[in-house]
Amino acid sequence: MINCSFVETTRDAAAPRSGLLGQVIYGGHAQRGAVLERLQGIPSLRLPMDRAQAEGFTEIWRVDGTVHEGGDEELLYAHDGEFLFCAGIIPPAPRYADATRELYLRAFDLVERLGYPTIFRIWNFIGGINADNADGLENYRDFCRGRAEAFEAGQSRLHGMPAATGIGMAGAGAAFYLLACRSGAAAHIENTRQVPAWQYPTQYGPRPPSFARASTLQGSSDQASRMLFVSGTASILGHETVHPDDIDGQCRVAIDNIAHLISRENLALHGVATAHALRELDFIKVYYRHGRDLASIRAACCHAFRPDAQIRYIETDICRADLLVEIEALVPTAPRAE
Ligand SMILES: C=C(O[C@@H]1C=C(C(=O)O)C=C[C@H]1O)C(=O)O
Repeated sequence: MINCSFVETTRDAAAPRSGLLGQVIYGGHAQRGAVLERLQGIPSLRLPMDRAQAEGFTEIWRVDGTVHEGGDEELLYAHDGEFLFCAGIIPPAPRYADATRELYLRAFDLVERLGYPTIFRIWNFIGGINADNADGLENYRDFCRGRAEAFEAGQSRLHGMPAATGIGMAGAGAAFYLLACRSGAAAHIENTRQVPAWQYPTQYGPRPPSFARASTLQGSSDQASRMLFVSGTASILGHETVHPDDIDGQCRVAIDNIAHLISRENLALHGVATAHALRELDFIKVYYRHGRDLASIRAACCHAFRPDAQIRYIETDICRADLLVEIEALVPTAPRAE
C-alpha cells in the first residue's frame, strides 16, 4: 500500500529513507517559484506556498517496495512496481496553456510507458492564479485550458479523470505532482451537490477544470484496503460560488460538501459500497485567502474533524477570486506512517 505523512520541514534528514517514493515541501513564502530536485535521491517538489509560515511542512509518500527513480529537469519520478510518484514544474511564462498541455502529456506518456495507467490523485499549483496572463486571461483559466487539451488528447490511455487540487502558490510558474498505480482499481466520484467541474459552463473559462470530486483506490492485493482522496472542495453549489463574502458560510458549505461527497448515499451512485464520516478524514489541508479569517476557519475545522487528524492551514490564493477557503483530505485505510 501507499502511506502519507506530514512532517516538519526541518525534520531529521536521517529519517528512515526506506520506501520513500516522493516528498512535497509546502514551504514558506520566501522562494520565487517551485523547485524540482532530488533530495538524497528522492524526487522532491519544493513549493513557495504559505504567506503566513516561515518553515511550512513536508508531505511524504511511502510505499512497501524497492523504489527506483528517474527523470529530468522538468519531470522527476519514482516507482516501486505498484505505485508511481511524478512531479513536474512549468517555468514562469507570459501564458501557460501550451506548456501545461505538453508537460501533462509527458506525464501521461510516462505512466503509460512505465505501466502505471491509473492516476488516482493530482495536485496543481499556479503562481498568480487569479492574475491575468499576457492575453488578459486569468492564469488559472489558462492552465485549465492546457490541462483539458492534455486530457482530451490522452483520454484513451487514461483510466478516467482523478481527484485533484488546483491552488495558488507564491512566485510565478506552475507545478504539479501525481500518484498513479499499476494494478489497483480507482473509482472517480462526483458530488450530487455540485456540477462536475469538467462540465462547468464557459463563464468560468474557455475550458473547464479537469478533475473528479474524489477518487477511491482499491488495493489489488487486499480488498479491505480502500483509500479515498477528497479533491480541494470549496463553497460551490451547482457550479456557483455561494456566500462570496462570508467566511463562516463558506466553511459550512465546503465542509457539508465533503460530508455529502463521502456519504453512503453519494458513494453508492458510483458503485462504491462504503460510507465515511468527516471524523475519518486525515491529512487535511485547509487553504485560506486572508489571514484575518484563520480563527473562524480553525474553529469550523476543529468542530468538524477529529482532534488527532493531521491538519495544515496554508494561506494562499484560491482558484476563484470569490473563494475564501478550500479543504482537501484523504481517508487512509493504510495505518498512518510514523
Ligand atoms: C474548488 C474547486 O476547484 C479547485 C481546483 C481544482 C483543479 O483545477 O484541479 C481542483 C479542486 C479545487 O482545488 C471547484 O471547482 O470546486
